[in-house]
Amino acid sequence: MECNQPKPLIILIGPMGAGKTTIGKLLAQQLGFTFYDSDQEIERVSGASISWIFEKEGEVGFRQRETRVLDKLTQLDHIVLATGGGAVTIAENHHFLKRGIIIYLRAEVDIQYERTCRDRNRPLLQIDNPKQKLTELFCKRDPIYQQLANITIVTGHSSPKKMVHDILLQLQDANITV
Ligand SMILES: Nc1ncnc2c1ncn2[C@@H]1O[C@H](COP(=O)(O)OP(=O)(O)OP(=O)(O)O)[C@@H](O)[C@H]1O
Ligand SMILES: O=C(O)C1=C[C@@H](O)[C@@H](O)[C@H](O)C1
Ligand SMILES: [Mg+2]
Repeated sequence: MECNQPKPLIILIGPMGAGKTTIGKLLAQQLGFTFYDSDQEIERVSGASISWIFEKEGEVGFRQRETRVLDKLTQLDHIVLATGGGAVTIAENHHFLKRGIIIYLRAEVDIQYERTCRDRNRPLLQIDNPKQKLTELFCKRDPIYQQLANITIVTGHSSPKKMVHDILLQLQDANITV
């Protein structure tokens, strides 16, 4: 018998500052799932910060570490997994992400900028014009996020709590049971 029911694994994708970590924690709490963040897991298993990895190994080294972590974490269930903003740029990762229900947290560049401009822990934004970089990344990645997502939630000025509520409603509307 074929089973179309996806396993209880929720995967959040979207750009830096979309709120994947913030919303992911709340959503996991609400569902009684365990929360994971691929960026935090990379730091934990490497024993090094993302900035350090980028500095020593470049983005290529970071992406290799990210792929290994995504393969491992997407084999779990009853978890909410917040992924790094660039996880979708590696084709091999798509196969891993599709093990779960993919939710795209979509945010306009101005909102991304507002939420990231004070942090120093996003190496790709440690440049003279981070807003231009966010725009470039959005143009390249938005079509990929959209293509992979089972549902898309726009994150504007709604509170994290309201966003979690909207996610649960949209899952229900799409007949996706978790
Ligand atoms: N809905 C929201 N309303 C207000 N502030 C928010 C919202 N979502 C996130 N934030 C704030 O924006 C900042 C960035 O959010 P967060 O770290 O969750 O984004 P992210 O998608 O995980 O980014 P990254 O890909 O860089 O890890 C945090 O300071 C967080 O408190
Ligand atoms: O958008 C990106 O490519 C990144 C986003 C962050 O979550 C980290 O994964 C890292 O800083 C790279
Ligand atoms: Mg995050």
